[in-house]
Amino acid sequence: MALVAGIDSSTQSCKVVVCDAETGALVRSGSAPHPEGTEVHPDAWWEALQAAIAAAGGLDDVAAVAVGGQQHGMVCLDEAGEVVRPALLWNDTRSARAALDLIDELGGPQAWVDAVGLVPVASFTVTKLRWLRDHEPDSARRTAAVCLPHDWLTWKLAGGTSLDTLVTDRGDASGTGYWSPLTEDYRRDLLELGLGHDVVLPRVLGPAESGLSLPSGAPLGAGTGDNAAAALGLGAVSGDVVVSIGTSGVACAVADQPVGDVTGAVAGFADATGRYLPLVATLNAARVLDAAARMLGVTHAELSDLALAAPAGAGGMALVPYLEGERTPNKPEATGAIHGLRLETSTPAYLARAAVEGMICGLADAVDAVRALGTPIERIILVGGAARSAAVREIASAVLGLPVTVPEPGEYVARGAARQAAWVLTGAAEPPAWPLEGVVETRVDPTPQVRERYAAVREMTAPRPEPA
Ligand SMILES: Nc1ncnc2c1ncn2[C@@H]1O[C@H](COP(=O)(O)OP(=O)(O)O)[C@@H](O)[C@H]1O
Ligand SMILES: O=C(CO)[C@@H](O)[C@H](O)COP(=O)(O)O
Repeated sequence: MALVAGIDSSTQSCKVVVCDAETGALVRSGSAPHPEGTEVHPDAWWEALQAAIAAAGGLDDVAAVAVGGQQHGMVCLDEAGEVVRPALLWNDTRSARAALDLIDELGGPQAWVDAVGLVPVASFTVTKLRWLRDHEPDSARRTAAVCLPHDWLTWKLAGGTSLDTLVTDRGDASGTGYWSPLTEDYRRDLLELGLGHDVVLPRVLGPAESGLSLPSGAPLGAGTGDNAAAALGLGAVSGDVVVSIGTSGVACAVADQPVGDVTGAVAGFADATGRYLPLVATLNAARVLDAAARMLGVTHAELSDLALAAPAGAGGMALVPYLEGERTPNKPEATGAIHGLRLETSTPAYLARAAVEGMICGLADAVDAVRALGTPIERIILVGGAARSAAVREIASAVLGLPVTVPEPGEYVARGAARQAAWVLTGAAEPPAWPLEGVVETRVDPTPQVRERYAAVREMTAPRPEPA
């Protein structure tokens, strides 16, 4: 039995799965945490990867490996291949001003959609490069190559020698803001608009191509961004919308044609199979529930029980979840809010219900934005850490008004990377068929009143206070 390994270097942790290359059956796995913060030195990802590989029993017996990772993070390397400064992550909002400048300079949102299929917001790499140019010109000048978290880890696994050997894939490249899913090529003019000068960029490999290998000789796949990897790991097809509730909240769908959304809500990314992945991402997802559990002094399991003990609509209490500012809608300076507090509903159960409903309402807006582009939605596939919560599964079905399909709890980004590695081994036109196990459907009565209440209050939030 040939084994393949898939890696998910995500915001909060690094996960490694080792699977049977033919069937996708999970053989063993391991994980290790990442540090907190929206600015992280890539060495911390490398250390966590080593620990996760060890916890997964090593990679000596695997025939191929691929790396999935959090998208958009800015990794700058100097001529010698050393990291210039800690990476700015996808959820770092300091480049919000830079995003507005870039939109203006190219001629507005439509010009960006026509060029690269997205409208810049603080998450995208090109805006972080502009921030670097404006705020740390020495670091910008020293930058000789720019890559993404998964590109850097792939390169390090291969020994990390010459900058010319950096590789990436079209899925993650499409989240930079300087690679076009329309022409399948870099827009170096946009890279230069951001950073101020041209640099080495990773070579973009095809979905089943390998450009590098482990010292053992096992080929490394191109890897991809975590959302493209999740879609591959789930075997998502047309009609499926994948909703991921991890650090980010994501709604995305596999599409045969590239999409463009001039409102900027939907990013027209590429996927990991040669197709496209229209995607909406929010900054406030599983951590809203972490915060609610912390405020109530309960575990996630207790938070779920509490939320399910209160009635739908939480007695009119509505939580706006913009705890970290927000990316979609684009409100980097917003804060969260709780509306409709009353004496009789001021209980842990009502607050827990409002937290889950508010977080899901933010994602329901994301699903609506994907739907508004004409994407068919036949089922919702729910994944990410918070899909482990029964309250999340039930309330997602109620608020979205759709049945929610949840595969057995697992690491679907890492599984997608492993499936890509298996695809590298076969070299076939399509990836190997890996059946999904333990799929459970949750279907509860729709609660449209919850979204109506949320829509009435979601604009009412206070700005972030000035730093003291
Ligand atoms: N049972 C649960 N209920 C709600 N949230 C959970 C549960 N288990 C894990 N989480 C949350 O899921 C998040 C991690 O999810 P994950 O998809 O691994 O995130 P990421 O990929 O962004 O690192 C954490 O914020 C964690 O607290
Ligand atoms: O920015 C995006 C997508 O555009 C995020 O989805 C990141 O890719 C991080 O994902 P998680 O670590 O939350 O899975």
